[in-house]
Order: sequence, then structure tokens, then C-alpha cells
Amino acid sequence: MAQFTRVSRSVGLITLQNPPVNALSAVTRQGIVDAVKSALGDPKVKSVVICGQNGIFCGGADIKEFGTNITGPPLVPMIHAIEASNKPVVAAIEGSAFGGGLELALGCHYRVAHSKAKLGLTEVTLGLLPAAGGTQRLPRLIGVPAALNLITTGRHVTAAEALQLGIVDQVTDHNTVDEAVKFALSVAGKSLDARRISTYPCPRPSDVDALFEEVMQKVRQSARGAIAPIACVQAVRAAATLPYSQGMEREQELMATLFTSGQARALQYCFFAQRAVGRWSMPSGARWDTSKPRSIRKAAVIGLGTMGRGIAVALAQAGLSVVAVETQEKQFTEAKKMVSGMMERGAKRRGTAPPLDKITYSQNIQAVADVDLVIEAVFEDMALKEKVFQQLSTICKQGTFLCTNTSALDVDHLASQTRNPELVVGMHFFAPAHVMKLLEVVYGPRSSPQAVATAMQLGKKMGKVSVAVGNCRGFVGNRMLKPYLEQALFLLEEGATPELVDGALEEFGFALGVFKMSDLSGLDVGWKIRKGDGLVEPGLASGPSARIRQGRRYSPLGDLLCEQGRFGQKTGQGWYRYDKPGSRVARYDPWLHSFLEEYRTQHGIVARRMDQQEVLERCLYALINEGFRILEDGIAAGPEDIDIIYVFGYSWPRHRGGPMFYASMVGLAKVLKRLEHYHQAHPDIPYMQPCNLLRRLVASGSPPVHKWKEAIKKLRSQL
Ligand SMILES: C/C=C(\C)C(=O)SCCNC(=O)CCNC(=O)[C@H](O)C(C)(C)COP(=O)(O)OP(=O)(O)OC[C@H]1O[C@@H](n2cnc3c(N)ncnc32)[C@H](O)[C@@H]1OP(=O)(O)O
Repeated sequence: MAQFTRVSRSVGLITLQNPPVNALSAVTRQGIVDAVKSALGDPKVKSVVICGQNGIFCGGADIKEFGTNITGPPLVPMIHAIEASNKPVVAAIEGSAFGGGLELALGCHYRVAHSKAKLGLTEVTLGLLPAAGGTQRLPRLIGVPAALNLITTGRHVTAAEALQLGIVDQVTDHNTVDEAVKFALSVAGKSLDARRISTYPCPRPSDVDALFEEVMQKVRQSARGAIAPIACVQAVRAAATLPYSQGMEREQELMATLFTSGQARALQYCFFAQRAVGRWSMPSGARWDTSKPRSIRKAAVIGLGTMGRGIAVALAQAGLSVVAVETQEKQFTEAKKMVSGMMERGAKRRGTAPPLDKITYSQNIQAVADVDLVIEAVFEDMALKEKVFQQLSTICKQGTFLCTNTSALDVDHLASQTRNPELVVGMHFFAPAHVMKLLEVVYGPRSSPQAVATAMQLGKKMGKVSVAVGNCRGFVGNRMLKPYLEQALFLLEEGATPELVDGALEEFGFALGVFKMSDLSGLDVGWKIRKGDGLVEPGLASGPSARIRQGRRYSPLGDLLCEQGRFGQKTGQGWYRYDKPGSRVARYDPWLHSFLEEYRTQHGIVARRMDQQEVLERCLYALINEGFRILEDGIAAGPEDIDIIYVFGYSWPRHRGGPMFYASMVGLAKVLKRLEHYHQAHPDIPYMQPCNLLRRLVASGSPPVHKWKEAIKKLRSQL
């Protein structure tokens, strides 16, 4: 709702009251319409201020209403009535003014913002466009290039930048509402002719066609198949080329196509899923709201390889004191230099001072004796990690949380090396750890709720999206990646090329296809793991049995490349060829293609043609099937956890909502049918055998993704 009061005798104050973010729900819109009517009808009111309660102006349209039959007064005429008012209306912006919130402010005649406020037309991040006049007013106010930048990215601007761009008229460090009231008193009775943005001519760039063509090309490239940014460009083009009323019609038309699109549903699902993962629970019944985290002031990182360095930087940037330990001399010297460089570059980007003094370095593990939490990031070797955990358990003060950054190893086994296994959890960061947003917090059967709560809170402090998951080989992300990578190799054996597979996945929306990604990460990483698992058999025996290992189909292609020293980008050769070691542009490699042909001949495989559809189905459905197994095993609490891991850690295209959401959009029955088909065709690939949970969900009528958690609980209780 919205409340109308009169302050300073002649200022009508309209306060949006819809906690927590004053979203523009039907009731709130009705409240605003009524309050504006009261203010304009009150002869004592000479000017009006619109603000939001609890320090936040407005979080925009109520996203929860989008999937429903929307009632109440629409935003466009409501904002238009405010702009058309003959009494000056001032927006008092505290906290956030996002989406429809900023559009409401743009309908006001003046805007006063607190210095800490953030503003943005964020609709594009939800698969929409600013359809309450935002695409038509903003370019008229700040010009086409700046408006295009804000509208197509949805980025948040600070009050200072908003002032510089001309979005706000005044920035204050004081009480924003008081300042806005003063402002409103000062403009009462003044002409509003020059204050209604919709009446401004849109500044027309000299060569509109060339500008929009260039922007469209850039946006298409970065959108990776998302349609909303493209519609945003089209809407702004309408502002630059059409009168306001026709521009508004175009805005509405474009919005109508987006509103019901699967992409908007996917992006809105991601918005809520990202928040839902913070409300974690464990099979023991422990939960986010009943488990109290401990405050961590001083932390240690053991091992300053690539991951350890990134983790140390992330901790220091979050304001913690960090003890960084590396026992190897060469790595120690190199790491100190690298870490300082990373912090300096980060600080330069943010315009702050680098927190260099937050980190102390040591070559002696004893230096961690007084820290509150340790993150072990040594080489991925169980024997080495066991030793580190045994040492930590004796060195650290009572109650220190011991965390491992392992990406796949058994967290419970590491816990068993310590005196207090309840203090042990996994904190699985993604490279580069100071940049990537995802953190998997892995609990073992003995991890205490407090240890999980503490790791989750620490992740939040570091600006991460933290997801609590159970302990199994590869946890959620890497466990699901295995069948995906495996399928890609099998496709190559059967006749595909890295270009075909990567092309299909990149068209689907991944930033990099599976082979380019492997070249980037380094092929030797997986090779070492496979060697450890006893899967690698050097030499190339022929015949089908050479491709069966441990009773299931196996492709040695990756091993054969590694045997040739082809480790990917770092060696200049992998699945592609690079101009020199370390180069990033993947080029077609004739050697690889002859190698694949030779391999097929040697193994009696007749290459067949395959299309992008098969590539997508085999790679993605194998991954999704494993996702269902993870849900069945209770390793992830719900589909949202899996989806957020994939969107934030594995570049799954956000506009497709994550693998489990994608499966629900494709239709569970179809996913099941295709898995059955591929399993029949390839009975030696166990990953293709449809998971029981998937079968049971289909049998129970394929409930929508937001009902899976409940359905799984019910299915479990029937067992
Ligand atoms: C056409 C379309 C138009 C006109 C639109 O306006 S589309 C909506 C555009 N608005 C946004 O994109 C803003 C979305 N919200 C945020 O970015 C943030 O919530 C915030 C910056 C406003 C506040 O952040 P924070 O303080 O961290 O709080 P949370 O993000 O955790 O949010 C708190 C709860 O509020 C729910 N919420 C937030 N925004 C909306 C909204 N616009 N509609 C409905 N609900 C909203 C959010 O989901 C949290 O609730 P729970 O999920 O935890 O129950």
C-alpha cells in the first residue's frame, strides 16, 4: 500500500509501504493512485514527495505477480498521471530504485537521491524490458548511448554516477526525505513545462542506423541467445526514431513478446532460486534459520597455487585478516607477488586501496595456530590432504573450523583425520576464486550445523552465492559434469568433431563449448584424476574391448592427447590449435582431425553424421539425469540448488534457468523418452539409464519444478 500525509504544511508525502522492498504490487499501485489523487485534490498541498519506507525507495514491479493474472491499476497510466500533474512531484530515492521503481521516479519532475542509493533499469535481467516508459524516458533524459548501456545490461549505477548522467537532480548525505521535502518546497509553484521527460525531444545521434546496427551486433554477441537485450535495443531505437506515443506503443508490443517467453520465466526463476539457496537445510533437519554462524575474523589458507591465491585475495577483500601458508620456496615467492598484483588490480577497478596489509605470509604451517577458520587448498591428492588435516587438528586452537577446497574428494574422510570432525566442511571455490561467484559448501555426515552456517555466512561476506550440498564424489557440479564430458568424447568417437560439439553448446548459450573449456582448464587435470582412478591404460589397443574400462564404456581420447603433451591452451595444442602456448583463440587443427580418423579406423568405428540436436540431447540429458540422481540421493536439497550451481559455476546460460529448470521446460516425459532411446542405443553407458526419480516424477504427472521438492519428499515417504 501507500500512505499519504501532509508535511511542512504544504508538501504531500506519499510513502510506499510494501515490505521488504516496496515492490509495486497491485495493492501498492492502487495505494499510489489513491494517494496521488488525494495529494492533487488537496488545495493545501503545493508539491509532492514520493518515498519508500524502511530506507528503500522501490524494488520495481512485484515479480511474484508475473506468473499470475495481474490485477490492479497498470503502471504506465499511473506514472503518466504523476508526470502530468500540475504540482511538482519529487522522488526521494534511498536504498534502491530498480526497474519500475526507477521508472516511477522518471515520471516524477525531480529526483533527489541519497549518496548510498543505487539505481537501475534492471528488467533485462528478468527477461523483460523497462515497459513502464523507461525505454522512452531514459534516452530522452540522458541520451541514447548512455540509456542503451543501462537498459541492455540492467547495471546498477551509484547516486554519484546518476547525478553525472543527469538521472538525478541532487545527491545528499543527509536524510533523503527531509532533503526532498525542502526541494519540493523550493519548486512549489514553478512551471513544470521543462520537467516532463516524455515531452523532451530524444537526442538523435547523427547516424542512427549505423549506431543501432553496431550496438545490435555487440548485444547479440554478448547475449548468447537471450532475447530481452535485443528487444531493449529495439525499444530504445523507437525512442530515437518515433514520437513518444508511438515509442510507447512499440515498447508495449516488444514487452508482450518477452513477458510470456520461456526466457523470462527462466530468469525470474533464477532470481528466486538465488535467494532460495540461502535458506539451506541438511537431511538431519538443521536449517539456515536455526543454525547460528560463528563470526570469523582471522582465516588461513594452506597452499598458494592458483586456487589458494584467489581464496586469499577473496578473504582479504572481504575484510578478514589472512594467514597465507605455502611451504614450497619457489611457489611461496611467486605467490606473494601474484597475490599483491591481484589485489592491486582489483582495488584499481573498484577505486579503493588494496588490502595488502590484511595478508601475512608464512612457510610454516604453525602460523595458523590462532586463526578462526582454515581453508586447505593444497594439491588435489588425498594422502597430502590427509596429512594437512592431521597437522591442522593438532596445531589450531580449540574450535577452529577446518575447510577443504577439494573439488571432488571425500570431505568425511578428511574429517576423520581430525579430532573434531564436526568442525570440518568443504568450501569448494571455482577458478579464479576471487572472481567466480559460486561457492559449494559441502557438509559431511558429521559436519555440525554451525560449521555449515559459518561457511555459508563467510561465503556471503566474500560476495559469493553459496550453496550447501552433501558429500559425494564431485559434489553437485563436478559430479554432473562427468557424464557431460564423457558424452562429448563418445560423440567424437562416433563421428562428431570438436567444432560441431562446441558449436551446438555455444549456440545453446554456453560461453564455451566443452572442448574449448577443457583446453582452457588443462587436459592434464582430468588425466591425473583418471590415472588415480586406475582408468588410464597407456598405448592404443584396437577393438571395442579397448574402450571398456571397469565394465563400462570409456573413451581414451583425452588420455591419448595428453600422452602427446597436448594439454590445451597452456601447451598451444589440445582439442584445438593455438598460435602459441597461452594463446586463447582456438583454431581448427588438421592434426586432430586425422588423429580422430585414425583412431576410428583402428577401433573399427564407422563415423556417422550427427546433428546438433543429438549433441545437445546426449550431453545435456546425461548431465540432467545425474542431476536427478543427486536429488534422489539427497545431495542437493532441491532443483534450485543444482540450477544455481550450474548458472554461477559452469556458465549454464541463465536465460535457460539451469539444467533442472531446462528439463522441466523441455518436459520430463520427453527427457525420459530420449534417455531411454539413447540408453537402448548405448547400453554400455550407465549414465544414460534414466534415473528412478525421473521415472517417478513422470509417473506422478511431471509436476512443475517449484513442486519437485515437495514431490520428492512425498515419493521418499512412500518408499
Ligand atoms: C516490467 C517490469 C518491471 C516494471 C519491473 O520492475 S521488473 C522488477 C525490477 N526489479 C528488480 O530487478 C529488482 C529486484 N530486486 C533486487 O534486486 C533486490 O531484491 C533489492 C536490491 C531490491 C534488495 O536486495 P536485498 O536487500 O539483498 O534483498 P533480497 O534480494 O534478498 O530481497 C528481499 C526479498 O524481497 C524479494 N523481492 C525483491 N525484489 C522483489 C520484487 N521486485 N518483487 C517481488 N519480490 C521481490 C526477494 O525475493 C526476497 O524475498 P525472498 O525471495 O527471500 O522471499
